[in-house]
Amino acid sequence: MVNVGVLGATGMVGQRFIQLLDKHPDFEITALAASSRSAGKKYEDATTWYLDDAMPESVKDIVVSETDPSLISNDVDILFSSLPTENAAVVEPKFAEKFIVASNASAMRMEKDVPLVIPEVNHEFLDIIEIQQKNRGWDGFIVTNPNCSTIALTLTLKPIYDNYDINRVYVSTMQAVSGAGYNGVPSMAIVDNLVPFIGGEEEKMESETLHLLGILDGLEVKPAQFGLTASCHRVAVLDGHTESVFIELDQNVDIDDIKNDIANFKSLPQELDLYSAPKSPVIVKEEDNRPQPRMDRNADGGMAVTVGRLRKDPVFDNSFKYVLVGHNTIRGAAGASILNAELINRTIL
Ligand SMILES: NC(=O)C1=CN([C@@H]2O[C@H](COP(=O)(O)OP(=O)(O)OC[C@H]3O[C@@H](n4cnc5c(N)ncnc54)[C@H](OP(=O)(O)O)[C@@H]3O)[C@@H](O)[C@H]2O)C=CC1
Ligand SMILES: N[C@@H](CC(=O)OP(=O)(O)O)C(=O)O
Repeated sequence: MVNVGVLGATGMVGQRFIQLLDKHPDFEITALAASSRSAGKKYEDATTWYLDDAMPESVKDIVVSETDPSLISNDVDILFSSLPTENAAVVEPKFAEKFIVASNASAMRMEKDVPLVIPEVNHEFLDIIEIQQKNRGWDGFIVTNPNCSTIALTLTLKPIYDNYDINRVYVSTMQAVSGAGYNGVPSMAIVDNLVPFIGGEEEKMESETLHLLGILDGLEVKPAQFGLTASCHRVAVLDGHTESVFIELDQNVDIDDIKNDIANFKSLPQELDLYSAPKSPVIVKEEDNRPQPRMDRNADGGMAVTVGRLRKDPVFDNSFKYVLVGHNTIRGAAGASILNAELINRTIL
């Protein structure tokens, strides 16, 4: 077993880490850290548990520490980070001096020597670790996963991008409240309402997606070259981000070919049969009323993205559109970091 810890363990994503790591065949939680508000308390006393499944017995008595590397035992190998971005920027590099940090925070994602990875899309970016350790003189390293909306979108774009020339992509999101954390959106702001702004989200979707679909030139990422514009909105859904996607290709499209490309998409995590890998990263639904967050967010344990309403655009040439749903705190956050760590554990450690 590999000993692992969670930084930001009491938060919304931290709780998902704990839920998904409970009974993991290769990883065992031995350390939990959060802010000074929680430090020194047993995890069950420090945490307002939000998930439907009960808090795992195995973590209840672990005493939460502050996010200081000297407080974490040297026999921990991997630290999953779900710290707020501003804390992650300061703390994650300190942990990476001696630990592997699988981070879900955005702080380090676009650093040149930090791999931003979705295992099904760009597992080869893990080669960047070598240059990170050399540049920074660290014994450990940091690997990051993308923003939650970006992960779901990019998993659906990858099989299209691999087979056709994309001219442009428009995406409009309807994002769950859990994406903003437990105290993120007041109920008075969201019940009976929609908020048409999520700070930084559009920029992250626009830059991270092209980066992920880019190529490694030496050890430098050259982003994909097509136009992508996003409009992001918060809706009164607890978990599960929905996205409406419009794509124009450089050529005429046979919508059935595209459907087959998406539905048959598989990659390294499926070949290696990694524990958290979904059988198919993207599930295609035929029903007119799918996907829906309540019905589709938990597809394959929340690790598969569901696409529906895939249809040719009747107005614009060479164009088609679809709707997707992905679980924002599983595939879009904790599950994504865990899959990265499983790939590292299998291929690097
Ligand atoms: N929610 C989502 O869908 C997604 C979230 N993310 C990212 O994951 C990270 C966590 O998000 P989320 O779980 O929603 O946030 P929460 O606010 O629910 O949790 C934040 C966690 O960080 C801890 N923390 C807060 N301040 C400090 C500090 N100064 N020092 C140390 N620890 C601190 C909190 O501890 P305490 O309880 O003690 O205050 C808590 O454990 C963020 O970077 C977010 O952007 C990424 C993708 C999706
Ligand atoms: N901003 C996302 C969640 C998030 O925290 O994203 P990021 O990991 O890029 O900071 C949402 O509100 O749904």
